[in-house]
Amino acid sequence: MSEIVLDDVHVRREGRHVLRGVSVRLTERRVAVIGANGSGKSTLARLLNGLVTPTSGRVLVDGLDVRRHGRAVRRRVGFVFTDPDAQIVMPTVAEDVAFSLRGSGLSRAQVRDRVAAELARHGLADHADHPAHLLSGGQKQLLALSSVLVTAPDLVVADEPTTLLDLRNTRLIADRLAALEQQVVLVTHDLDLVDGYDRVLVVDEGRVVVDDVPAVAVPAYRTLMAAPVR
Ligand SMILES: Nc1ncnc2c1ncn2[C@@H]1O[C@H](COP(=O)(O)OP(=O)(O)OP(=O)(O)O)[C@@H](O)[C@H]1O
Repeated sequence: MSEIVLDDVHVRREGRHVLRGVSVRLTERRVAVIGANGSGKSTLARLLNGLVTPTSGRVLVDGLDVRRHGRAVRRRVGFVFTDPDAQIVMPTVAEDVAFSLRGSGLSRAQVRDRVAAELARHGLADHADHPAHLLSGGQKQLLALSSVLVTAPDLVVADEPTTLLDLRNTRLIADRLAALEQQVVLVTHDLDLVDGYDRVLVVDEGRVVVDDVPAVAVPAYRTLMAAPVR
């Protein structure tokens, strides 16, 4: 597993304090991040591969400072977005997965084999030459996941990857994430998804206010959400 360290991380965006002194060390295989809309979850997730840089404090992945070693960190950290359309860049399914391997130094044949294996793993082999935009929402998210996994990252960060999906596809993506060998950091509003996770961070107003196993963190989050809005 990777070691992810956030050391007194503050993020300000346009004068707003989005994260306010987050310090955590994450080494568990399955980590979930839950919390209200606008609490700072996506910002926290995006710090892990340098999509967002801290205003102050440090983010380290396996000892590498994300600010200084962005490229090396991005090779280790795959990121799955909420909307797969934002992530799918090439016309066909196979081309999209192959695009992730550009600059990898692999031969054409090696790329073809890796892409085929990845698509087969996710039940997309029959769609290899289909236009990516014709896939269903669930298939698109599987494609986005394939394009991330083909690079063999050590860590997969997924920011609400099921929000746009129906119940069946939500289950499908949740099961795929659960089955990954890799370490996963999952941001979600779907509390069913965090069952079986090793650790759940509850983010509220830019701070980690609960950090515990699901059986403790999820009820604490429900209680927090039931409290009157300040
Ligand atoms: N680039 C930005 N510029 C200005 N404000 C931003 C920016 N990015 C995020 N914010 C603000 O920071 C706060 C936290 O945003 P973030 O997307 O991290 O929340 P979230 O917990 O993921 O929310 P949601 O559950 O709605 O996706 C929000 O109030 C948001 O408006």
